[in-house]
Amino acid sequence: MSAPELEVKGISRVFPGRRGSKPVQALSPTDLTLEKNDFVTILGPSGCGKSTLLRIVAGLDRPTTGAVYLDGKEIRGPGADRGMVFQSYTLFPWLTIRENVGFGLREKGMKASAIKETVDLYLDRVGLSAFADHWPKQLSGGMQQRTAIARALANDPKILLLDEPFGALDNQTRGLMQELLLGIWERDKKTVIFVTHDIEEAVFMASRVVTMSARPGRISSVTPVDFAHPRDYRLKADPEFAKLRMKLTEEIRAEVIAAASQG
Ligand SMILES: Nc1ncnc2c1ncn2[C@@H]1O[C@H](COP(=O)(O)OP(=O)(O)OP(=O)(O)O)[C@@H](O)[C@H]1O
Repeated sequence: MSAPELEVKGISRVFPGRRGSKPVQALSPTDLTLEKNDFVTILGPSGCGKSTLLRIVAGLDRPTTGAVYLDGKEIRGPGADRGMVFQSYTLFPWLTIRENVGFGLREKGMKASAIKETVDLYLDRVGLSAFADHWPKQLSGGMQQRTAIARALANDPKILLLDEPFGALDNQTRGLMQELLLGIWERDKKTVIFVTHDIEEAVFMASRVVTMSARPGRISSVTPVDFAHPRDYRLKADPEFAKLRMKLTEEIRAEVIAAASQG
């Protein structure tokens, strides 16, 4: 077995209480290991610490205990080796689509000709070559998220971290976006952590689905998803797919009920 690419070791997070209120334990000590090219989706009830976990891996937050290692090196802050895509559209409104995708490359000091080549490649991957010179506000939500994915991939991160990236999209667009991202992963490979509330999406995309318990969250199960690649929307009608979806629905349902009873 190859060495793990990402190791989450015993990380927990307690947020201090504000104005006399009690501190919030957002995450119980949590371990997670990802091999190179793993595609892990994370499911769990609202408030169980999924975003907190992802933000710590991204280096946007620090754990109260434990540490995260990328290729054996402790993560202490954000870095170009991790690309992040959020649910809300985070493009720079004053930059064109091309400039948004090339932003990180310019920051790195890459030559203009190399930036153009890389940006053209990723705009093509996400089907937005014809919109390179548009402004973000001229694009639909789905197109803006495709730009955000291209921007994250253009930096060639070791790990792609996605926090409910398709959560604000309508169902049809969401399904197409799932296939688009999975197609890119099948072709280029990448290590991915993808947080979602959508059980079908979690099963469709993943090599492994991780579920988290109600707050304070911890990992409650890891389910391998062995359906062959390339996958397309027809997989969602497969009886084995339905079985896995039902198993996870029952698990998450129990956690949501537990979370609701905590108030
Ligand atoms: N900066 C913060 N200060 C105080 N509490 C916080 C902070 N960030 C998150 N929390 C709390 O920590 C818990 C976990 O939050 P987190 O956003 O990680 O959950 P989540 O599983 O991603 O939720 P959702 O699915 O609703 O997005 C929540 O109770 C939240 O209110």
